[in-house]
Amino acid sequence: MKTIKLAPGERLVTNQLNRKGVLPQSIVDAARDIVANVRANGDAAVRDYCQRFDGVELQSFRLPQEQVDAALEGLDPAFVAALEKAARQIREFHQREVEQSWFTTRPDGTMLGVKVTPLAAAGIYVPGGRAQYPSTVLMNAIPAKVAGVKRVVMVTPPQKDGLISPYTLAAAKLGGVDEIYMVGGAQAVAALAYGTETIPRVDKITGPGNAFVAAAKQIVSGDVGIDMVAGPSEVCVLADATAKPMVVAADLMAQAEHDPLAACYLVTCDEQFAREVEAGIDILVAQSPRAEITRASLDNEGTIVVAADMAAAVEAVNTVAPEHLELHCKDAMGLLGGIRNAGAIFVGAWSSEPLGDYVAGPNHTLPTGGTAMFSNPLSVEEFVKRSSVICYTPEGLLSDAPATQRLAEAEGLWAHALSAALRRRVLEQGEDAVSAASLAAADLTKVAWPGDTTVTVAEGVDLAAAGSDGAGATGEEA
Ligand SMILES: NC(=O)c1ccc[n+]([C@@H]2O[C@H](COP(=O)([O-])OP(=O)(O)OC[C@H]3O[C@@H](n4cnc5c(N)ncnc54)[C@H](O)[C@@H]3O)[C@@H](O)[C@H]2O)c1
Ligand SMILES: N[C@H](CO)Cc1c[nH]c[nH+]1
Ligand SMILES: [Zn+2]
Repeated sequence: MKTIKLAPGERLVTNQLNRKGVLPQSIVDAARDIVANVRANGDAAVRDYCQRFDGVELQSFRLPQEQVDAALEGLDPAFVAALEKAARQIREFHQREVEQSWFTTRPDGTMLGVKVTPLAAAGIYVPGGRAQYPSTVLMNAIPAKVAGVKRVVMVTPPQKDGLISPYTLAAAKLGGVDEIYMVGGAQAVAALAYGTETIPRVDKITGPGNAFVAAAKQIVSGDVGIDMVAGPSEVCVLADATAKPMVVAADLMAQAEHDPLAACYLVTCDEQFAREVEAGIDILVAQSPRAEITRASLDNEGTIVVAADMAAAVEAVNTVAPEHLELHCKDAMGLLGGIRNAGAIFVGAWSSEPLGDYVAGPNHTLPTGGTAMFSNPLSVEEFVKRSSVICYTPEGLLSDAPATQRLAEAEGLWAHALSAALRRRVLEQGEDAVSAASLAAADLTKVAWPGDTTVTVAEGVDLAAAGSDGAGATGEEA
C-alpha cells in the first residue's frame, strides 16, 4: 500500500490519493462505445457483448418465470434463513424512510403540498462478474417495493452455463423482483435506459457494479434516472492504538477482494500500527481464495495515511470521502460529529463492515470515488417522485396576483401577468370582463401590468361561492 505521511499541521489533499477521477477515463470511453452500440443496434449488440465479456451465447435474455417461482426449492435451509433475516432487517430499516404526501392550507384557503408517486418501473443492476451478489438483489428490490414500484426489473450477468446463480435467484424471489434479464455490464445499463426489442426500458436504474457499469450509468443519466455512482468498493479504517491490527487487516481485505479497482484506506497516527496491519495482510492473504484480486487492489489502489494527530486524521477521512468508514477508535462515537463525508459509518470495534453488507439493514449500495461528498446511500426516496400541488382559492388568487403581475412585468413576461390578471378581473369586475369582446376592446398591457396593486372585489361576487369548485377547501395542516 502507498504511504502518505502528513507533517504536523499538514492536511491531506485529493491529489495525493491514487484516485484518477471518479472513474478511470479509459473505462468511461469504453462504456460510451458500448452504450452507443446498444442504443443503435438493440438486442444484436447486447448479444455480441454477452458473448465477448461473459462467454455466453444467449438466444433469449429473459429468465422464465417458472425458474423464479421455484427458486427457493432445494436450497440449503441455513442460507434461506440467513437471506430471510437479511430481507426482514433491510425491509424494517427502509420502511422508516417512507415519505407521505402532505398538504397544508393557508388562512385564505389556498392549499399547497407535495404528492409522492412511486416510479412505474425501476431497473436494478445486480453485479455478477467476480462474485455473486444475492445481497444486492435485496438491497435494491426491497426499497423499490417498499416505495410502491410496480415493475422491478433486474439485470445481472449470466454465468458461464448461461444461467444465474440459484442464490441470486432466491433473493429475487424473496425481494419481489418482477422480471429478470440475464445481461450484465454497460450493455445491460444501456438496454434498461433505451430499451431493445426484448428488454423494455425503465424510468430509473439503481444498483452497484464495476467501473464499466458505474460509467454506463453516468453516461445514460438524464435520459433515464440513476441513483448514484456506485462503483468499485471502498473502505477507510480510522484506527487508534485500541484497534487490533489483524482485525483491521481483515476489514481492508474484505473490500479489496471485491475488485482489483477496489480502494482501501488506513488512516492512523501511529506508523508502527500501520506496518503491523500490512504484516497482518501478508499473513491473511496467503490463505485467501481471492488472493489475486485482493493483492492487486491493495498494491495498486491501497493507501495508508499517517497523520500527526487525530484532528488531522479525521480531516483526512473527510478528504477521502469513502464509501464505507470504520471508526476503530477508543471514542468512536465522539468522533462521529467530525465526519462529514462517508457513505456509511461503522462506529466502534464491533461494527464489522460486512455486517452492513448483508444484514444490518441500511443499504449497501453506496457512493464511491469521492462522490460521498454529495451523494447518499440508496433509499426508498430514490424510487419515488414528488410533485408539488398548488390549489388557489379566489381569496388566495386576489392576494397573490398583484405580486405575480409585478414580478412578471420585471421579467418582461406579459402573458404570465395576463394569466393572473384575467382571473383577478373575473373576481373584481365580473365574468363579462373577460369576454372576447371586452378584452378585444381593452388595453391589455394595462390589464396585465396595471401598475396598481389595489384589489377590489366586484359587487355581488361571493368569494366563498366562487371557490366552491374545490379550490376553497380549508383545513388544518395535514
Ligand atoms: N458501491 C457499491 O455500493 C457496491 C456494492 C456492491 C458491489 N460493488 C462493486 O460491484 C462490482 C462488481 O463487479 P463484478 O465485475 O464482479 O460484476 P459486474 O456485474 O459489475 O461486472 C461484470 C460485467 O462487466 C463487464 N465487463 C467486464 N470486463 C469488461 C471489459 N473489459 N470491457 C467491457 N465490459 C466489461 C461484463 O459485461 C460483465 O458482465 C465490484 O467493483 C464491487 O466492488 C459496489
Ligand atoms: N461491500 C459491497 C459494497 O461496496 C457490498 C457487498 C455485497 N456483498 C458483499 N459486499
Ligand atoms: Zn462487501
